[in-house]
Amino acid sequence: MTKKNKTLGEFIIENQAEFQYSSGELSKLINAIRLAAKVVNHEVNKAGLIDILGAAGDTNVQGESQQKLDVLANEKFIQALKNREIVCGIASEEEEDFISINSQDHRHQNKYVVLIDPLDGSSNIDVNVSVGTIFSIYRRVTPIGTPVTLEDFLQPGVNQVAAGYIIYGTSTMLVYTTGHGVNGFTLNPAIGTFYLSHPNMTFPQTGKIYSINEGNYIHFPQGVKDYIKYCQMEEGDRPYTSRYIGSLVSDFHRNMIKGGIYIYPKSSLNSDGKLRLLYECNPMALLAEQAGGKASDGYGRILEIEPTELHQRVPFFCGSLKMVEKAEEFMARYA
Ligand SMILES: O=P(O)(O)OC[C@H]1O[C@](O)(COP(=O)(O)O)[C@@H](O)[C@@H]1O
Ligand SMILES: [Mg+2]
Ligand SMILES: [Mg+2]
Repeated sequence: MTKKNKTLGEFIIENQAEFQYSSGELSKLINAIRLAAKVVNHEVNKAGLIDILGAAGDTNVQGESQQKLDVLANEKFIQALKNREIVCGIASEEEEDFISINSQDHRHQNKYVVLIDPLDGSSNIDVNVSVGTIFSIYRRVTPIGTPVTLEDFLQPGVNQVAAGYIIYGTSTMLVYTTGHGVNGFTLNPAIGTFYLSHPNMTFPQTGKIYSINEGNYIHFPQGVKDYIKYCQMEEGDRPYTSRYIGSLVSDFHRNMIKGGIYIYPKSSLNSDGKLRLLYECNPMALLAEQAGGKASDGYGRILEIEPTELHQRVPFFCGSLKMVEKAEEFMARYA
C-alpha cells in the first residue's frame, strides 16, 4: 500500500493533532457523514431502478420543489448526525428551521452544530449527472448543556472547524478540510471503504475554465458580463472553455483539479444570487482557501460575511486565485 491508500479512518487518527479540539470528536463527526454518504450513494447509484426519481411533491423553504432524493438524503444525514452524541444542532437546506438535539438533557455535552445541503445539484438527479452533499461544522457558541440557538448557526465562515462535500459522480468521493489543507477520499464500493486518493488538493493559481449559467446573461451585472467577454476573447491564453454542470459540487471539484472559476452572481432574477451562504458558500469557500484558491461575493471575502438568516443567499465567485481576482477587478469597475 502506498502512502496514498490510507483509509479515511487511518488518516483521521494520523492527523488528529491538527484538529484543534479532541480527535475523538472529529472522527465521530466525519464518521457520521461517511456513514450517511454511503447510504445516499447506494440510493443514488440505483436511482433509475427504484422509485427515487422525480419530485417528492412538497416545496422547501426556498420555494423549490423538493426532489425525492433531496428528502431521502436529508433524512439519512440528520439520522446519522443525531445518533453520534456529538451534535447539538443541525440546519439543512430542506428544513425551514434548525433542529435542536438533546436540548432537554442537561447532561449532554454535545458541542457541534452541522449545516448541510443534503443533495446539491437537485436539477441533475433525474438525468444521471453528478450531484453532491455539502457540510459545514462549527463549535457551538452558547453554553454546553443549554438548548442550541440560532446564534450557534449564524457564525461567520472563518469559525468553521471542518467543511467538505461528497460527490456522487463517476466515483464517489469525500473531500474535506479541518483548516489544514484539503484531502480527497474515494469510496471503494466493493468494500464500502473510503481511501485517500487525492492528498493535499490544491487549486492551480489560474486555469482555462469558467463555469456560469450564461442563459441568464442579460440579467447579469455589467462587471460579470465584461468578465465573460474577457474569458471569450482571443488574447493571451484565452479564450477559456465554458463548462457548467449545474451542480455546484461537481463544477467546484473539476475546477479545483483543472483550474477554473465558478460564478453564481446576483442578477435582476436573483437580487442576492441563488446560492446559500451557510451550507453552500461558506463550506466551499473554506475548501477553496485551504486549497490555495479564493472565494468572494465579487467584492469581499465570503468567510468574513456576518450571517443574518439561516437560508440567506449571496453572490458567489470561487476558484483559482488569479481568476477570482480578475473577476473582482471587473466588478470593482461598477462598484
Ligand atoms: O440552474 P441554475 O440556476 O444554473 O442553478 C444551478 C446551481 O443551483 C444549485 O443546484 C443549487 O443547489 P441545490 O441543488 O442544492 O438547490 C447548484 O448546485 C448549482 O450550481
Ligand atoms: Mg446546493
Ligand atoms: Mg440541495
